Amino acid sequence: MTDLVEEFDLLVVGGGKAGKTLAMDWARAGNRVAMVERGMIGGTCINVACIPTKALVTSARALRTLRRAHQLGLVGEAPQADSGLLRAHKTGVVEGMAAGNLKQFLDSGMDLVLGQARFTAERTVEVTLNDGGTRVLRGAETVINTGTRPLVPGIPGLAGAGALTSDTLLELRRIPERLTIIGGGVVGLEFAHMFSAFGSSVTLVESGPRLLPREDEDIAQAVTDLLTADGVEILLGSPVTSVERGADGRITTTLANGIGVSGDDVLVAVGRAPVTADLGLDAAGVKTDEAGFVVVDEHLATSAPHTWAAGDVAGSPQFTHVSLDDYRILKANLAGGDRSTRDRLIPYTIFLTPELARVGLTEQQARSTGHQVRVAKLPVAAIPRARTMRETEGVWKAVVDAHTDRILGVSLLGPEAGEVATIVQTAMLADLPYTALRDMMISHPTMGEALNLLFAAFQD
Ligand SMILES: Cc1cc2nc3c(=O)[nH]c(=O)nc-3n(C[C@H](O)[C@H](O)[C@H](O)COP(=O)(O)OP(=O)(O)OC[C@H]3O[C@@H](n4cnc5c(N)ncnc54)[C@H](O)[C@@H]3O)c2cc1C
Ligand SMILES: NC(=O)c1ccc[n+]([C@@H]2O[C@H](COP(=O)([O-])OP(=O)(O)OC[C@H]3O[C@@H](n4cnc5c(N)ncnc54)[C@H](O)[C@@H]3O)[C@@H](O)[C@H]2O)c1
Repeated sequence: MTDLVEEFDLLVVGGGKAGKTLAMDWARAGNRVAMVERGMIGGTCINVACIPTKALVTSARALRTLRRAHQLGLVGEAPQADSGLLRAHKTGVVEGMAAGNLKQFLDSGMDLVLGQARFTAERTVEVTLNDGGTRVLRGAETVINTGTRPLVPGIPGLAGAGALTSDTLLELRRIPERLTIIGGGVVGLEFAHMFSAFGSSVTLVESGPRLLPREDEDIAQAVTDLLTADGVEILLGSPVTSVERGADGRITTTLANGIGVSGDDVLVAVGRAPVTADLGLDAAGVKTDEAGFVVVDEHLATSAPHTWAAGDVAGSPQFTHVSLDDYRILKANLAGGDRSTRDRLIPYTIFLTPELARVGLTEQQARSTGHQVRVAKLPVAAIPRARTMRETEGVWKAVVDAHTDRILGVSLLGPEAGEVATIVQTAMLADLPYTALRDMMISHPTMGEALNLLFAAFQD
């Protein structure tokens, strides 16, 4: 027997950041809303990405601080990382947030449908319910927000060797003695620094000629130096050609240049693939690109009428705050507005210790897009607050338009960099000249205060 089609004002397929926020909004406003989620209440970020990793970064940072306790006038036995306790800490944070999300979903009045969705026609999905059975749902408006998953490339031997992904490493029951990480992107760097603090001997293999190609060379070098000083071995410029687990259980990762790296575990962190393969998008009239990401226009509309996509799956930059901004765009456009994804000022923070935060253009990007620039640089060691914390590693860099005095971008490597970058982002959005931050009275001694120093430290 064919299931009855249930009609909704809004159907959200995949409960990621954009989709769940929109679903709650529309449901609270009295609309009929269905959100289909196959398992992760709250989405990727809360369950297997931002939140668990940042919970563990907190532990890694605490360990690093405690290891230099003597500098801070403290003595006593040094704590060690314990895999069981780390997992309990991480799981506690995740479960607390997922439970909070579930309550909000139910309180909003949405129909939360737990199961795997597959499109069978335009704006129509069949859901294989986790509890058994099926439902067929149709939305007058439909949003696809199914996210991404770790990409596992076809490197010979990789799958057979039991390589870990960011999802599975978070569930590991022991701290690897020797951890090989394939990929020197954001995931690779965050895990490398975290596990080196936990006591793993980490080797990071990156096929590109340097880490962080999106950053200026001097900033990428500062990050490389930071990791190297903390014992992470970094091998650049040669792709992995094969991975093999030996009889002794050790895994050898072989590079094109012949170097072999031996480890107990291998983390593959070479990017993320869209979750679209089993979604039946053809039946929905929704086009995807070669890699499988949903093709959207600047309004986040797909090729099918009244069908939208948001977050990672729509090819948006892969950050939770971008998915949240996609929600804002969808909310406006579904109400008849005309909001676009063009020219968004997108910040991000890479949670190393200390962290690297960026907003706006790098020096290289500013110059290559025709700006005449002035560049200011400040060593973190010159910042009073950093000295009181004895956390003096890092460098701050600002790029300003020489004609307009407007801030084009900052790259901040240092403690609390993510928070300080938000101040700069606010000034950029308000179109303030850099002198506003240079001359503003700021509490002493805070990290933010050093914006006075940074914007007085031009090199020309
Ligand atoms: C290790 C790691 C750390 C990260 N750290 C950060 C960070 O610190 N800050 C940051 O901004 N970003 C971070 N990110 C990126 C961030 O996690 C993603 O950009 C963000 O989660 C994308 O959200 P989304 O809205 O696209 O959807 P997602 O959160 O990916 O949600 C998609 C949902 O759809 C569900 N789904 C998929 N297919 C179906 C289906 N057929 N039927 C039903 N449900 C389905 C999934 O179960 C999932 O819950 C990190 C990523 C990783 C991998
Ligand atoms: N703090 C944060 O906001 C945060 C944290 C983690 C992840 N993320 C998001 O998740 C996304 C995915 O992260 P990611 O690190 O998986 O991908 P990525 O695209 O950032 O980096 C992948 C890296 O792997 C390298 N690589 C590819 N194939 C390789 C091979 N065969 N051998 C060796 N190196 C290879 C690439 O050159 C690249 O440097 C990020 O782009 C980011 O948007 C954000």
